[in-house]
Amino acid sequence: MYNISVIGTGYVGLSTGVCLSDMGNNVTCVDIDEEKINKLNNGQVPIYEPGMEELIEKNTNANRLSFTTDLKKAVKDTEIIFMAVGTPSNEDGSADLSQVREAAKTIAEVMDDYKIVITKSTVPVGTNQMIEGIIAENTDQDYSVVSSPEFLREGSAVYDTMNPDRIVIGYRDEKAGETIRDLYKDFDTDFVMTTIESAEMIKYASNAFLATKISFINEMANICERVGARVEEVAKGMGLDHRISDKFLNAGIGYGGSCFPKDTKALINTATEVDYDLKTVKAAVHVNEYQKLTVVDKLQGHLYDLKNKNIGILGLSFKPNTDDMREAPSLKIIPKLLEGGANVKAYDPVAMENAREELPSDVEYCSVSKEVTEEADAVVLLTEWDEFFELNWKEISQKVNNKLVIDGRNLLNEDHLKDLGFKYISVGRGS
Ligand SMILES: NC(=O)C1=CN([C@@H]2O[C@H](COP(=O)(O)OP(=O)(O)OC[C@H]3O[C@@H](n4cnc5c(N)ncnc54)[C@H](O)[C@@H]3O)[C@@H](O)[C@H]2O)C=CC1
Ligand SMILES: O=C(O)[C@H]1O[C@H](OP(=O)(O)OP(=O)(O)OC[C@H]2O[C@@H](n3ccc(=O)[nH]c3=O)[C@H](O)[C@@H]2O)[C@H](O)[C@@H](O)[C@@H]1O
Repeated sequence: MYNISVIGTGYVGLSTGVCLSDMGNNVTCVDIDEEKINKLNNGQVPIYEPGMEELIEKNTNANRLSFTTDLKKAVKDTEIIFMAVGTPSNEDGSADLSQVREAAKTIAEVMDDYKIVITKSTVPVGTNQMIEGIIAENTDQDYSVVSSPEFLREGSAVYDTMNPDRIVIGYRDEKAGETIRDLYKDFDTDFVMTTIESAEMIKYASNAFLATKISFINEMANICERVGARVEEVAKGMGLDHRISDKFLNAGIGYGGSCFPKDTKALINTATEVDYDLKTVKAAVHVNEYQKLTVVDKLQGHLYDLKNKNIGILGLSFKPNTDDMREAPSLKIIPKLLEGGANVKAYDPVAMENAREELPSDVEYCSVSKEVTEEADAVVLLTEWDEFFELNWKEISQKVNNKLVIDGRNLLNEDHLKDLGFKYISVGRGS
């Protein structure tokens, strides 16, 4: 059992803190955002993550988990300090490390003893060395810096934290590396004990590879549409080869979220800094931007003119089971529809509140999903929430103006919709 503090209570910090407390450690989670901490202290979870609320309740009741804005109090008496602050993109695509620098300085200023500072934030190679420097400048205490990047996915953050495919531990100080290895001793998974620089690089290489895999299958889908093949069958046939694997081969309208877009750009930036032209990842980013707008092209192809057309949008978040709108394809697609003169009605089970802050004010939000389909000239599915599969499409078919469905995620039952007389357009299914 360890005494731990976690700096930053976003998706990663909160999941890390909550899961480490559930493993029996004493954990204090810290954030500079008072509203977040107040919510957490009142048992509310500031993000939508299945299973999180129950674990917070269980572990706060067991007095193993607490939340505070007082970093000094949190760091005192803890031997391990996790850093899980944000690393968003700068204008030029490089990683904005201001939160990391600030957190490292504050940690150093309040250190009262030897500490292990472990970086969970996704940071470019060289950042942990920079953290070591910042801490050295601001304290006389001994410390070790460890890099342990995070691989959880939003929407399954608790499950992924508890069941990681691997735990990467980058260290210089052997004892600190072993302590973090011991912290995770109950995990039945592979451990990668490596250098700090390799650990930093593993995270970017993994995200860039996954993003490239998605862009690759999306391009195969675009070809399939033109040559009369079906992308899911192609993906299945490819995926049976263990070297390829069937994971992350779902064609659609491109990747979004807080990480693939920013981490691919940050890796391209790192490469540029060392005079290397990272062609594969650049191509993946380029294809992804194109892929989002294929929905608009398909709509225009079938409606000819978007002006005064009623478009019903199902799903706004960048993927299901999250309210996260960061880099969601809907943020690119909906403004294009509005620019074309369309009337847009939208529904998402959990992301509408966040969407309102990001989308133009002329989007009309509906309280139930079937409402977006009423008098629609086209229904467009952007996020594959289960509840859209379960919609009563027979009833919907009687209320739409025009039986056209564009399924950007290949979620719906093609045969059923076609039997009901819909023109059903999906991704990568040529005829
Ligand atoms: N969201 C995800 O699924 C994953 C994110 N990551 C990486 O983890 C890092 C964190 O990501 P998220 O949790 O999504 O970020 P987030 O933006 O949701 O949360 C970061 C939190 O840190 C807090 N913070 C900033 N400076 C602080 C300071 N000086 N002291 C205390 N709190 C401070 C902010 O108020 C915010 O609540 C990023 O580097 C990201 O790339 C890695 C794997 C998965
Ligand atoms: O660094 C991060 O933040 C995280 O980024 C992703 O996690 P996340 O962004 O939460 O979500 P994913 O499930 O990976 O989906 C990302 C995007 O790719 C899209 N996607 C995913 C898979 C697929 O086959 N096709 C596809 O279009 C999704 O719709 C979504 O927009 C990675 O999967 C995590 O391992 C990583 O820790």
